[in-house]
This record gives sequence, C-alpha cells and structure tokens, in this order.
Amino acid sequence: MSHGWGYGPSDGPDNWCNGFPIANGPRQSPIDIIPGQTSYDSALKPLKLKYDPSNSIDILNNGHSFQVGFVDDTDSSTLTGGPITGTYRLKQFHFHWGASDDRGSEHTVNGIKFPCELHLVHWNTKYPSFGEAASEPDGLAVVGVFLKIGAANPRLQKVLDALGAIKSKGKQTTFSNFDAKTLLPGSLDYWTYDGSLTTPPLLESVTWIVLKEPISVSPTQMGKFRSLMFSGDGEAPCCMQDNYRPPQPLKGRKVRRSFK
Ligand SMILES: CCCCNCc1ccc(S(N)(=O)=O)cc1
Ligand SMILES: [Zn+2]
Repeated sequence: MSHGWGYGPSDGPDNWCNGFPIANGPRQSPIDIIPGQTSYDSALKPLKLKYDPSNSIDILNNGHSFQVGFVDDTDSSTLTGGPITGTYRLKQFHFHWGASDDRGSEHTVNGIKFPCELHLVHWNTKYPSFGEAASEPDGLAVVGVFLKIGAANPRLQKVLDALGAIKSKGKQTTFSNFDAKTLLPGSLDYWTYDGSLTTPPLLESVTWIVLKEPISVSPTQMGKFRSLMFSGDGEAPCCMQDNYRPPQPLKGRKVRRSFK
C-alpha cells in the first residue's frame, strides 16, 4: 500500500514526496495567488464553458473527496478559449474543504484561505483519454472556484443532498441531469498559471484557471461537506475534512490575469 496517501499526520501532504518525488517539482499546485504580482495579458481569451446537464452520471466518495462524473465520450461538455488552445472535455468536478470555515481552499489569495474550493477537471481532446492526457504538460485544464461563507447557495444544495448516499469511501450513486454551469459565479474573470494535480500522482499536466469571483456557501452547507467520511464501512470512522494541499513554491512561474 505504498501509494496509500491521505491528509493525516503520517500520510498527508508533507509526506507525499516519499511516494511521489514530483511533489518537489518545478510546477506544483496549488499556489498562493498575489494579485499585485500577476500580469494582465490582453491576449487571453474569454473562457467558454459549455456543459450539457445530460452528461452528468454519478457521484462518488473516492476516499479523498467526492466527485461528480460526466460522460466524456463526445464534445458535449467542454472548455474552450481562455488560456488554452483546442478543446478540453469535462471529466468530473470535486471539492476541497476544511474542518472549520477559516480554511479548506487549496489556492489562496494574498495568503487568504477560503472555506472550500471547487475544481472542474477537463482533459485535452488531442489525447485519446483522460488517463493519457493526465501525463502530458498540456493535458489537463482545471477551473477553480472559491466558495465564500454567506447566504446558502441553492445551486449547491442538489449536490449536498446527494451526500447522504455516499457517506463512506467507495460509495457511489447515480447523479443525473446536473448542470455544472449553475455552480459558476457571474464573472468568468480568471488568473491562470501552469501547475499540477494537487493530489498524488501530482502530475505536472494542469493549466490552472482560477476564477476571481467566489460563489457563496452557508455554514450549514459547509457542515454537510464535513458529514462525509474518509473511511470506508467497517473501518475506524474518520471525518472527511481538511482535504486540501497547502500552497507550493512558485519557482519562477508567472501568473497571468484575464482582467484589468
Ligand atoms: C492519472 C490518474 C489521476 C487521478 N487523479 C485525478 C485528479 C484530478 C484532479 C485533481 S485536482 N485536485 O488537481 O483538480 C487531482 C487528481
Ligand atoms: Zn481538486
């Protein structure tokens, strides 16, 4: 079980380098975004996100987070424009969150942590599959959306109401007709940089696109995220929380922004 990683004191982010030496690589994620040090790039195109609700399939507790999976055998749910060239297909979205509202996001802004961060994961259709794209430097594009404590978010509620059926690791249930676009904020202004998966295998294949505008989540809704378990049935119960990797060294990378 050398690849048994997690977020605990012995298998957490500080230890991932033992099984995954790329953890100390040149383009690791997440990072702390310092807006005053980003460069506006007028050549950056607007993000184009086209999501077909009929593509959503299931919701799964994978023991690290939960994810909503999409059919990705056609170009019906895609990301184009923005900093990327070509067409990237939506594969899944998932979240990272904290044990309390003062932490939980992976990216930070001027060192500020948000209570939660949504990741919409897309893969470059110049490659035959997600798995193959995941090992290419331009293989993946992840849109990150911060969640900020405020009014309850009705768009989030449908996802949260499904969590009761996937409380423990390995549980999965159908999740159809979900429109992922409803999770996006009003503005698609973004920061972008070259990075990696934020969990093992930490592959350096991700063009990160982090939206500047957060969406809202209420404290009660945050409690629902924390009702999930890292552990499987019959294992010692362990609440799913603090499933975030802290910011990693920038190592000379430039962060661009799409807005003035
Ligand atoms: C090659 C197998 C990779 C499986 N893992 C996927 C995966 C997707 C997205 C992220 S994240 N958190 O960077 O968006 C992490 C891990
Ligand atoms: Zn993620």
